[in-house]
Amino acid sequence: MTSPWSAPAADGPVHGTVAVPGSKSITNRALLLAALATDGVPRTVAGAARSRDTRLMVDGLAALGAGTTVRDGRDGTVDVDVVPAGRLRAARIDCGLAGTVMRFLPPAAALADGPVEFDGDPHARTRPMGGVLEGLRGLGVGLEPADADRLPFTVLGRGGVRGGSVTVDASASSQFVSGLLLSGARYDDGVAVTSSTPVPSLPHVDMTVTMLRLAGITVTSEDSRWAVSPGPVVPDPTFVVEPDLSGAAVYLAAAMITGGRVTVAGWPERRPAANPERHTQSRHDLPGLQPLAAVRRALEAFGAELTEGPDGLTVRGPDRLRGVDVDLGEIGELTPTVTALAVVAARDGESSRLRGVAHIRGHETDRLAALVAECTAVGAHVAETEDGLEVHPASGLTPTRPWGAYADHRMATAGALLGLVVPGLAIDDVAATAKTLPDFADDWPALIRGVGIPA
Ligand SMILES: O=C(O)C1=C[C@@H](OP(=O)(O)O)[C@@H](O)[C@H](O)C1
Ligand SMILES: C=C(OP(=O)(O)O)C(=O)O
Repeated sequence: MTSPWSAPAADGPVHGTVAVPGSKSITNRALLLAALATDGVPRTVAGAARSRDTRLMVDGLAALGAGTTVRDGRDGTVDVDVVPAGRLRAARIDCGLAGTVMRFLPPAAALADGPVEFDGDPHARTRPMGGVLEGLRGLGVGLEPADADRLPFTVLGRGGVRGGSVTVDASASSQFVSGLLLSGARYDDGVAVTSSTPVPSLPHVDMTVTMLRLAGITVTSEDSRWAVSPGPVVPDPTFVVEPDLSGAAVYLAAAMITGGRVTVAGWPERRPAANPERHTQSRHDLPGLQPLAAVRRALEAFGAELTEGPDGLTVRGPDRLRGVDVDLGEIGELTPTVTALAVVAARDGESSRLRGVAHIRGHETDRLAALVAECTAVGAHVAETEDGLEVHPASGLTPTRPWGAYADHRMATAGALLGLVVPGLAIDDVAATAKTLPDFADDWPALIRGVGIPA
């Protein structure tokens, strides 16, 4: 491991404009759908993050037989050309720590003409996989070991999947549902997935459904049941990825903590569909694929003011953050960022309660435990509840050791946020941000020191 990275402290309100890379969630869905296209025609996924999760998906799809070329795109992003795989082949796939790779590729691998071995980072081996594997077993797909519920495992591809209806427990991750749906149109009978328990992060399932429909696939959804009809997979020739809202939220939070003003350029990014004749609506008329309304509610609860305009998405921080009581169940991945905001509010005597995120114990690390440990180490009062965190008033924050990132990009960025008001805070592994924000270690100090990032 490299030496700890000194997080810059803010000596006044942070003002600036930032460009964030494309959403990894949209990127990895678009890449998979391009690789599964049934017409053999190459596609381009444009504006993708030049990040580890993108690279892992590209490499996984290449191993399964897709043609992939990664080219430099706009604003530090990459454009990926994908030649559909046609018949998928036996492969070994490194999932790294990417939930989208470990949950989205096994259902595709079931179509392969041979065994597909999956493994990942040491911590990936502890991430829940049960719902996807239970679903595949229910669809008649063989696994090794037969009762696998974690990485590593092998999907015994037999060149096709009959498909049908399955009921899974998706309480640990919405990605179980998304993963089964994304490849479902290539199964003989399609797939219908029912979750026996409430599904977290539902906007990500909505993102899956919308992107499947944009690829010409028929999907129905009702309560906790989603059904994908068998049929051609025909995504647009070029899919432009929206800027990553969860990454953007970190930069917006810098303005909130310091009473400044930050704009995320290029938001929202809506492009007309390249083949509008297939769509009843062009993408231009569609709302964004990411849950802006939920993110907005969470940030506004602290007293921030958000506006969308031609320049992008702008936040203006209040003079002083309010405490919040918020359900983050739809946007669990924002919990580290929201916790950092709550800890800053707590310096002014404000308490906060973050609810609905029991499932983030299965994210890149157990985020509830990690946030309690790291916030406590700087002198904050943060306690774990059954489904979230409570943050109680505490002032005089000071670092006692480097902030632990736990190989988790969002733990690293939460540490950087607290570093704005905790001088001397260092992060033990800022390189963890490469998962989604590869330029964070350069872009963050540039924003905080007022240099700004070219939009
Ligand atoms: O499908 C996706 O792209 C994601 C779904 C969510 O997962 P969970 O449902 O496991 O929270 C989210 O937190 C993750 O960052 C990305
Ligand atoms: C939970 C996250 O990622 P993953 O896609 O690996 O689940 C995240 O990015 O916060």
